[in-house]
Amino acid sequence: MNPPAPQADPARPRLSARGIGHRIGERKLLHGLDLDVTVGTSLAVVGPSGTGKSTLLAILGGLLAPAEGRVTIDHGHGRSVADSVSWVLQTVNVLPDRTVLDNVALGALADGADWNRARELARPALERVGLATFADRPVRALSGGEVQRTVIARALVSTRPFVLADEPTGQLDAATTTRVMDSLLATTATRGLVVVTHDPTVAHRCTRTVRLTDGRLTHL
Ligand SMILES: Nc1ncnc2c1ncn2[C@@H]1O[C@H](COP(=O)(O)OP(=O)(O)OP(=O)(O)O)[C@@H](O)[C@H]1O
Repeated sequence: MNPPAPQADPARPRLSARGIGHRIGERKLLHGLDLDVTVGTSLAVVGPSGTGKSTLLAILGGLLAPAEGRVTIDHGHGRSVADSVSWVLQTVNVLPDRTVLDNVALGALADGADWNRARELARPALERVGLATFADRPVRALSGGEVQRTVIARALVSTRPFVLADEPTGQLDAATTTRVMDSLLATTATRGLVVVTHDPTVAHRCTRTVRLTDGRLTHL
């Protein structure tokens, strides 16, 4: 069971996908999907491998244009969908020769902070994901799970209203998964979170869960 959904607040930013259809080659991947996520809530997207969860996430955050339908943002203070989202992706975009601290600071830099302020904000985020002692290491010297946590910390320092995360705990052990999810869910006080996951313990902690099967969504 997911935790009880909070009362809907019409003034909070909301990311809305309507009638999303998409095909890859001859294969119709997504069939007229509707999906909403509001700041203050978290949404888990589950489903078998290869059903299109990552594709749906990319469409939701404006990385990929859908063949049909549209994604809009309500009460977004004039920001575009793409500018309202920070990403935690499977194909991580890190600067391998820069330090962990600098890679995390990039999240705040992208929001307009200067380097000093961005690094200041990055330190507590690193602590939250258990990487405080790794701050000065180059990212190329990290394990896969440590890189994953670096990318999560970068999303934590961002002030963009939505975090879209693709398998953010895929390379983490159970204790680290709990810690990272604590941090991501804590940000939903002021942000909306969408998590694509194969881990039922992660999905169960989110406000809502949807399952993508055969191109359609079931609300669980
Ligand atoms: N650029 C592409 N070119 C060709 N096929 C693609 C491309 N991107 C995705 N696909 C295919 O589209 C389908 C959906 O991929 P997607 O990554 O969205 O699935 P997923 O549900 O996130 O899978 P997983 O749980 O394994 O990560 C898969 O069969 C994948 O091979």
